[in-house]
Amino acid sequence: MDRGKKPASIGVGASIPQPTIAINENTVDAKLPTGESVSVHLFGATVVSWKLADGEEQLFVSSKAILNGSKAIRGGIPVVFPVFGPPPPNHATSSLPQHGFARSSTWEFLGKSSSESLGKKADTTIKLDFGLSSSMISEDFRRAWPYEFGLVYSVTLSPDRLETSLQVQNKGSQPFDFHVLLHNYFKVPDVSKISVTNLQNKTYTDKTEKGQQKQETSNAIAITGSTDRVYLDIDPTVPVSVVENGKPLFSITREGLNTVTVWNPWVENAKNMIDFGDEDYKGMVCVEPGAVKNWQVLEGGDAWEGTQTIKPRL
Ligand SMILES: O=P(O)(O)OC[C@H]1O[C@@H](O)[C@H](O)[C@@H](O)[C@@H]1O
Repeated sequence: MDRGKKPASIGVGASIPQPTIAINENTVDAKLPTGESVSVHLFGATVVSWKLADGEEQLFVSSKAILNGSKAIRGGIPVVFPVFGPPPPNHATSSLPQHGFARSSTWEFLGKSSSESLGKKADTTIKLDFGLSSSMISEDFRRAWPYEFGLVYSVTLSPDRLETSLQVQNKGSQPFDFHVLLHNYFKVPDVSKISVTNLQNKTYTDKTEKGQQKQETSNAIAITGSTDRVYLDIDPTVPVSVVENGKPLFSITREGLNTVTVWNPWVENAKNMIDFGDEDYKGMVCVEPGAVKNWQVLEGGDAWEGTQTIKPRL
C-alpha cells in the first residue's frame, strides 16, 4: 500500500491509463480510467460522492448539508460507530451522541492500493483506506467512551460496484460493546416511484411506532410517509435492492452486517432538521446495512469486520 502523499494529484503509470487520486485538504478523490469516481470526506470518512462512468451521482447529499466539521455530514455514507441511534441509559455508550462519534471525527487517509495490472489491462479497482483511533477523537468523546480502539475503513471502487468495509480493533485489554452501521443515503429520481425489495417476511422494529416489532408483508416496500425501520436477522448474502419500474437502482450484499435499516424522514421530520432541505426527502432513501440488533462484544486484542457491496444500475 502506498502512503498518501503530495503532490496532490498522482497518476500512476505512464502509457496505460491508471486510476488517479487527488488528496485535497478535506477530501480524497479517486477516478478510474473507465470514468467512475468516488470522493471521501475526511470528516467521518464519509463517502460524499460516487459517480458512474456517465457522471451520474449515486449518493444523496442534502442541499443543506454542513461540511465544516461542526455536524455529521447529512448524506453520502456516514459511518455509525460505536452506537446506533440514541444510546441506551446505563450503558458504556450512554454519554455519546446519537450514532456515536465516528461520523463526527476527522479520520486519517492511510493510503491507496489498486489491483495489479499485468500486460495491457489497466487497473480497474482502487481501494482507499482511512483510519481512526482513540488518540484521534476529541477529549469529550474520549471521556464519554474511554476504550482503546482502532478503526480501518476501506472504500473500494470498481466499475460495477462500490464496496465499503469497516474493521474494528480492540487495542486495549478490556472488552467493549459496539454497533456498526453504514448509513447509505441513496439518490433516487423520485422516492414515490421506488421500492425496497427482499425483506418480505422479516421482523422489523418500527421506530416510527415506539419500536413496535412487526412482520414485513410486502416484497416491494413503498415509501409513502415517514419510514424508520430496522429489519432484523437478514441473510447478508441476499441482496436488498432499491428498485424502480422493476429494475434495481442499487443492490446491496453484506458480510457481518445482519440488520438493514430503511429510513426516509418525509415532510415533517425533514422540516425539523436544520441540515436537510424541505423537499430533499423526495430524492433520497437510506438503506443502511448494520450490526445493530445486539451489541457486538470485542475482547481485548480482537478485531471484527463488516462489509457492504453496492452494485448500481448498470
Ligand atoms: O439525524 P441523524 O442522527 O443523522 O439520524 C438520522 C436517522 O438515522 C436512521 O438510521 C435512524 O434509524 C433514524 O432514527 C434517524 O432519524
